[in-house]
Amino acid sequence: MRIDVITIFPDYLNPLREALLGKAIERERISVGVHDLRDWTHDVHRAVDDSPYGGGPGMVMKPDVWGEALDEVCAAQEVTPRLVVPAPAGRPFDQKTAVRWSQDPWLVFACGRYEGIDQRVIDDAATRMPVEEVSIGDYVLVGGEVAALTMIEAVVRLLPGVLGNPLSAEQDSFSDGLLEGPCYTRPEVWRERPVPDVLRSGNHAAIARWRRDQALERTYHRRPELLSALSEGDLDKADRKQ
Ligand SMILES: COC(=O)c1ccnc(N)c1
Repeated sequence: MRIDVITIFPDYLNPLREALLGKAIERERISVGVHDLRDWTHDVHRAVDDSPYGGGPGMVMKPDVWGEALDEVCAAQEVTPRLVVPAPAGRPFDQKTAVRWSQDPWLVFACGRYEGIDQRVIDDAATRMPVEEVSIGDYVLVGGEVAALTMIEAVVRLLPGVLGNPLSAEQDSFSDGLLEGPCYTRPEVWRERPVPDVLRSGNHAAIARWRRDQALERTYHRRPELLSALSEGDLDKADRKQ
């Protein structure tokens, strides 16, 4: 997978070079390009924003600068990129989106700041490639870079050979529509709190049932709406997976 990020703060994307993601780059599971939007400015001030038409607070990112940047970064290759625009007004990003995008050969993230990017940039790009405006939650950030990092990590961890144990991705929260239950490791008793007996019983069927029940209970208390979204068939699938 090829990933490109366009931003006015390239250093914000340095975490991509660390740990799991850094290893994915070293192992050539992904190639990452980070591009400074100001490279496509032509004025002495390297301006990337301007006042909003219609008035209102803040500034809007300029279409001409973004247009040139996307033309160059997304220049036609044998494959077409998916353009992702992190935005508070975007569709919610979730595990299903991460799984879907993990099948893509090329993702380009356009990180906006200020009040956002001139809408015509998105409308123009959509004539040449799939474009998705996506939110990582119901809150506003200063820029799209942190959201891009979040989404890139959620996607890249699903790629073959990135996680040490591929089962991790299959069994983590949301993979079967439920939240993951509690986990434990040594010591057996810590500050007078023992590990649940069932986990030390060696009875794999009982352990699987206990884990599923814990996942159902946690989902019921913390995210009941996820349960109502699950069909009977999904719940049976969750049952079989445990
Ligand atoms: C500037 O971008 C944001 O504020 C943003 C992006 C993605 N998700 C959000 N919840 C906010």
